Amino acid sequence: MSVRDRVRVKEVRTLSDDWYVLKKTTFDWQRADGTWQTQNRETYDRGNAAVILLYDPDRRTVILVRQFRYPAFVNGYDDLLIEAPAGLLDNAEPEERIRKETEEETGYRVREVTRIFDSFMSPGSVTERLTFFVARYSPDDRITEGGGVHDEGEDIEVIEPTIEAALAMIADGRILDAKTIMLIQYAALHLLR
Ligand SMILES: Nc1nc2c(ncn2[C@@H]2O[C@H](COP(=O)(O)OP(=O)(O)O[C@H]3O[C@H](CO)[C@@H](O)[C@H](O)[C@@H]3O)[C@@H](O)[C@H]2O)c(=O)[nH]1
Ligand SMILES: [Mg+2]
Repeated sequence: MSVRDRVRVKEVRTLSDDWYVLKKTTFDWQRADGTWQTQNRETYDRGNAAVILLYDPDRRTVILVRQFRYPAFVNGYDDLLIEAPAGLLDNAEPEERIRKETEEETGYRVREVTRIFDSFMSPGSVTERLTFFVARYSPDDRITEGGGVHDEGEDIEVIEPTIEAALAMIADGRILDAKTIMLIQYAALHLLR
């Protein structure tokens, strides 16, 4: 049986439709014991996204970005957030988007990429499905300074820690973005052992 047979959507209300879309949905869910139960759930839809870890096997380094994230700040985080370069798909294909986004944010031209997995990052309320990539890079691949798109408010700094330094930054709390932690751990397990 597909899950579709256990959900009956009764009402969808748009609560906010400004930059992204927040909806409130009332549906009936058929529980494991066969009974139906009415539930309400809010969903925040900002589309899907892609993220990448560039790694240099010769120097054992990775490329990360630092930027101001208001949602983290308003939740008490008083520093720039360290992340792997990422961007929303805007209905494009994940590989096409991550190439463009990485060049914009970091200045590195992306070579051949490997898609490693997808993940829902906050499935209780956010619809976003994130596609993860890794790719090798070398210092010669840097073609601009990067920094993001000024007119969109992006003000992005590029850092290049070794894998050991990046793992230490997770351990001591300097890196606390989920997608970034997943990618650094993947690199430590599979790419830069
Ligand atoms: N005006 C305005 N601009 C916004 C708003 N929200 C986001 N933006 C702008 O929209 C752009 C989105 O940038 P992307 O690089 O495409 O996306 P991202 O925010 O980096 O997304 C990545 O990080 C998120 C947070 O970790 C992830 O959720 C997402 O999956 C992805 O990895 C940025 O220029 C950002 O400033 C808003 O409410 N108003
Ligand atoms: Mg981004």
